[in-house]
Amino acid sequence: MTAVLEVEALTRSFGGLKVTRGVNLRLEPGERHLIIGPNGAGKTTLFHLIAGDLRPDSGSIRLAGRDVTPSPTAARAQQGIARTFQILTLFGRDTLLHNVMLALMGKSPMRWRPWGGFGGHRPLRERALRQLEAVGLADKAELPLEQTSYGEKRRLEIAMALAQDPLLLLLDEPFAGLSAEERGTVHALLGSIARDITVLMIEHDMDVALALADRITLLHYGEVITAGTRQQVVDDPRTREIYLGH
Ligand SMILES: Nc1ncnc2c1ncn2[C@@H]1O[C@H](COP(=O)(O)OP(=O)(O)OP(=O)(O)O)[C@@H](O)[C@H]1O
Repeated sequence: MTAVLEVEALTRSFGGLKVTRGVNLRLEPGERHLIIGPNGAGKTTLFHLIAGDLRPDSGSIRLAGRDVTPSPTAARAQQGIARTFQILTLFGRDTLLHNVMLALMGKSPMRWRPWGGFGGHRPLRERALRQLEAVGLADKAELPLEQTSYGEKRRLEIAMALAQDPLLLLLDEPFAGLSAEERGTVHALLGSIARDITVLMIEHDMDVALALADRITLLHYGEVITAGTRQQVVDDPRTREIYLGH
């Protein structure tokens, strides 16, 4: 089977600091893969390299069999890589519905016509509503974003990434900053993502993230220390030593 993501011998330095050292990663279709590692391990840098925000010094990245190493971020997004939007870039005064419609437009052939407003975009509106429904926010569709809670914003970010109908969804710490209750909601939401979407997630909160992961990669100083099934990585003494601290 063709892997959805194949990262081979990826390296990246900042000045003299080697932040990504020969990283290999392979995600099968539908896999939920968790990246763990202490602060500064190079997790976010790896995401930037996969999404195209950073260029590797060497190595390659294949998406569904296609080499995307030279492709810029926008081209990779078109080919199926979605990241959760940084909420700060969203439109706070605009409604949740319009924010999702904008995310849908990012991938639709329809051009954004500011003078036309959203009026003529009924199919788009309906698709956006369905995305909001899928993350339990349909009843808040007409609320301005700034009137929603932190947990709701996180769910909106996920809805916007899913709206792009990705092959591969990159989630950078989806549980960060959430209350216990909100973590439960986001956990259920991530658990309900269709298996035709492959998920790569960075997460510090092992308690919530572990249950979602099929496979785990442990990074330390930019290197893959161990990788395998959830059980293999959790049982690996190196994981305890490096990550769990005992
Ligand atoms: N643009 C940059 N310029 C210089 N150094 C950088 C840059 N980006 C990251 N680094 C360094 O690379 C190392 C890895 O950073 P990265 O953010 O990828 O780690 P991380 O595993 O995501 O850490 P955290 O869990 O703290 O978010 C750190 O030492 C960081 O200071």
